[in-house]
Amino acid sequence: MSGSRSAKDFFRPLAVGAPTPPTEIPARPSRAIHFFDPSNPKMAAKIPDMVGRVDVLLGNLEDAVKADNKLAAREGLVRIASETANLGGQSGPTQLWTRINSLDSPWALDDLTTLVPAIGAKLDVIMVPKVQGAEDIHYVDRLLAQLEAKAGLDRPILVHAILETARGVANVEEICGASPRMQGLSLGPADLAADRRMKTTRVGGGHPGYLVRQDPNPDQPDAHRPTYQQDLWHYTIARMVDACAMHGIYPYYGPFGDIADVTACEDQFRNAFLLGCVGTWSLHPKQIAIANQVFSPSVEDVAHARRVVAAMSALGGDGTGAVMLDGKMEDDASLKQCLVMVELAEQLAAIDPELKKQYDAIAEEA
Ligand SMILES: CC(=O)SCCNC(=O)CCNC(=O)[C@H](O)C(C)(C)COP(=O)(O)OP(=O)(O)OC[C@H]1O[C@@H](n2cnc3c(N)ncnc32)[C@H](O)[C@@H]1OP(=O)(O)O
Ligand SMILES: CC(=O)C(=O)O
Ligand SMILES: [Mg+2]
Repeated sequence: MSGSRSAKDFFRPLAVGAPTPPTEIPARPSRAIHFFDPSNPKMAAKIPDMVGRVDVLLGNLEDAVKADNKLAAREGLVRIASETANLGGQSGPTQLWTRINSLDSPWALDDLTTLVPAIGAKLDVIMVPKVQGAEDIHYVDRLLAQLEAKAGLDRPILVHAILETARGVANVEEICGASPRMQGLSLGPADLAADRRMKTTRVGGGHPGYLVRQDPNPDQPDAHRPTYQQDLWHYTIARMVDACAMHGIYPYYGPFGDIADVTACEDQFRNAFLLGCVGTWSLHPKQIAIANQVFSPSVEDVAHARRVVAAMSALGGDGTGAVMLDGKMEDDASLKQCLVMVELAEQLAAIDPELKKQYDAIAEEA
């Protein structure tokens, strides 16, 4: 919770007439946050068909949109949100997010003052880039409350921060707790690498030079010594996951820029999924299927988790005790792990009929 607001004020609206901030952030499926440039006619034309096939569509206004196109992107997003059925709002199958320009840019203020009155009822989450500390979230929080009150909105728009500066990483816990609107965090590996003066030129993913080498064999000092590539982003993702879990919000991997390398993309996404992330970004239509597959628990994992839940229920149903299953000990703690898997599978099955079929088929076999 922010140090500057007392506990009794934390969940009060920040402007007279603004909707009450949420006390809990709903776990809405968001395996892929698919980025598109609303000023690009070819991309914009593909958006209506993507509704229902991707969990989140995000109209990007920041980096990757040319300065000359900033206004067209903002206006394009208003038009797409207004004209596209079943996109955004509480009940749609696909959430609508935007990434506004950074708060020190000439565009951020107009992004917010245009989007909230025009499409505030459809916008689920506003992603704020280059967040440095709680002060950035406080600024957006108050401004959103004023704009929501003026627009007569009855639902608060949530806020998502990109972690892409060293100061942002150092302040990650206070950023997550800066406002009840905070929905989650994404990793911004490109800007973060530049800000840290890391010596990489890639947008996310690993690097062949970041490795450990097997010790020499004293009997064969000249023998080949295998190397093992390490994950440059492990430390930052792990910090994000803990900070988000502590505040009841959601961590995401970010962009994987090597669009052609679908194998490494899948690996990087899977590392993030295993560590606790709920989703990732998709920059190109072909990354949507990778994200959907990786961030949905496998049918084998769900089947095993259900067996553990059933075995522990048979023990008395209060979650205590221990059982042996396939030679392995299961107890309260592994039951909780399995419940994470089963609950996620249920949430995803509710919005993804193909996945539901697969999870149901394995339940019938058991
Ligand atoms: C570090 C960061 O900040 S990351 C976040 C910011 N970056 C982004 O948002 C990038 C978004 N993605 C893109 O700009 C593009 O996908 C690029 C530039 C990477 C590649 O674009 P292209 O060279 O056009 O890719 P490609 O030729 O494979 O595209 C195939 C089709 O999919 C369309 N397409 C490509 N990306 C997208 C997208 N993100 N959403 C919708 N449609 C898309 C193309 O317009 C093209 O359409 P067409 O068949 O009608 O011609
Ligand atoms: C995600 C992003 O904005 C970055 O990597 O810089
Ligand atoms: Mg960035």
